[in-house]
Amino acid sequence: MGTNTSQPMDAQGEVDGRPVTWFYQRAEQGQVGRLSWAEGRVPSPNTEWSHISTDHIIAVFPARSQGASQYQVLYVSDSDTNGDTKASPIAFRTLATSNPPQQVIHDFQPPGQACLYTRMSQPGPGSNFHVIVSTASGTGQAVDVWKQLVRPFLEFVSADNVEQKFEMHFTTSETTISDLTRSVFLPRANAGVSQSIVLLSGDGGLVDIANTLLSEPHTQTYQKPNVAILPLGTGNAMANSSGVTKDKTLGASTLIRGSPKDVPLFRARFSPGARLLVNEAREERELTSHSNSPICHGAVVCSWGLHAGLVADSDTAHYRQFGAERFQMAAKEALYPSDGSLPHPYRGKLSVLRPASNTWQPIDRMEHAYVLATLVSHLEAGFHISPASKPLDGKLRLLHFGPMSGEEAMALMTRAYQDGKHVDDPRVGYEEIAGLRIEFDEEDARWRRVCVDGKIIRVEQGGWMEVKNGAGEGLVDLIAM
Ligand SMILES: Nc1ncnc2c1ncn2[C@@H]1O[C@H](COP(=O)(O)OP(=O)(O)OP(=O)(O)O)[C@@H](O)[C@H]1O
Repeated sequence: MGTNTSQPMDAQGEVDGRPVTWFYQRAEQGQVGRLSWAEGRVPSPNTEWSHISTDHIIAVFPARSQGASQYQVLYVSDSDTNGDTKASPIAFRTLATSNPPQQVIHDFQPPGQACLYTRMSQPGPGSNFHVIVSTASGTGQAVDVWKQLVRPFLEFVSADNVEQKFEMHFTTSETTISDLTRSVFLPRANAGVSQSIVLLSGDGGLVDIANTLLSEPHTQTYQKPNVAILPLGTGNAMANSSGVTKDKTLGASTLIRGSPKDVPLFRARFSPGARLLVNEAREERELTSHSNSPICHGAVVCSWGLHAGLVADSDTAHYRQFGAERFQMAAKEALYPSDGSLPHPYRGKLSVLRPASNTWQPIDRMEHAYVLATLVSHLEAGFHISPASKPLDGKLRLLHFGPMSGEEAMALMTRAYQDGKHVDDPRVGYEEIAGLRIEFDEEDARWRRVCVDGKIIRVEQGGWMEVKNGAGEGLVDLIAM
């Protein structure tokens, strides 16, 4: 316990019925705090203290049907994965306490109206509570995280058998989440049923739900579902940008203590020949069509150039096993082509629609290296792509720069890991926009691939793409703190 033992003790209480002395150090100014306890009432300098770091605490709950001073501390412990990339890095734990420090209760007790507990007990026809385990997201940890963390946690909170309380869904293909949304979530939302979805996946799961909810008209009774995301993908941009990954509980603390917030979306519209690439780009699929244009919606990012290229090239089973490192591996290949040439200059006309303007204004450059519009601040942990973006602020921001050498581009984008310093570089354009239009001028199909939230869409020769912000209002909520 070090110097802390000399500070005043916070309280005396019990752990598992044994008398203990508590000490609570709050998290402050980016420093992790600790809940500590020592056996007995009178700790000495030699007393051994046990600790739970505040970033491992999910919540502090009044114990059911026991005295007013009884609380359960729900927390996670780190697991030894032995290098198994599919193993959960944490496991669910509880600590039965009596009279814990008031400040811990204040900091970690779920708020009355907004918490998971209230959402679970909402009345309504049929089951309205779903858990989706996306088995192929990220490095494939979702199944074990379900077993080690989410299942015991939900069992504890609901005091019920999970299968009876929740509708469980394990993905078996890349269309499982869209199919489920079409057959279950959308009809129920249209029938006015409020639905809570716990999603163990990357950004893709949320985007599949949002796009499918938008694929058919809504009734007047439409009730927007809410989604709590447990970040088990590769980039987890949505979770990293909305505060879900601030602690080490893999989204469990947000699930129980967060409240619903509208997910902002943009809409991308394409020239008629645009197709979605699937199955490691071996197959093409039609996108949803609206007024004869293929469209899709995104909550995270729409890009062309280096970013889209590296997402596309690294979306293979081989690369996926490397987790987020796959982006950097593919980036190296794009920036330093094996034939020794410079990175590809992407040819096309860019125009932007600025907020409160009705006129598209061209960007004065026909060749580009990086063109990226985003609604979020982080594309992956530490990669601070848009430092001006605030959680779920609904502002679309454009970042772009022209061709440069591999070394220069690498040095520039590495500064995104230094708290977003890349945007201070005079070669980088960075501004809030209402829309972005690209008219592609590339012969080779490889350079006409764009990325919308991790999905890759290839536009036909001479084709175009137009992105407009502000498509998500009233559609779906994300649980955030
Ligand atoms: N059992 C499965 N078989 C095939 N595809 C699957 C299966 N389960 C999920 N998928 C697909 O795998 C992809 C996973 O995307 P998701 O965004 O969740 O993770 P990610 O791409 O690793 O992370 P991120 O988008 O955060 O970088 C989705 O396209 C999803 O539809």
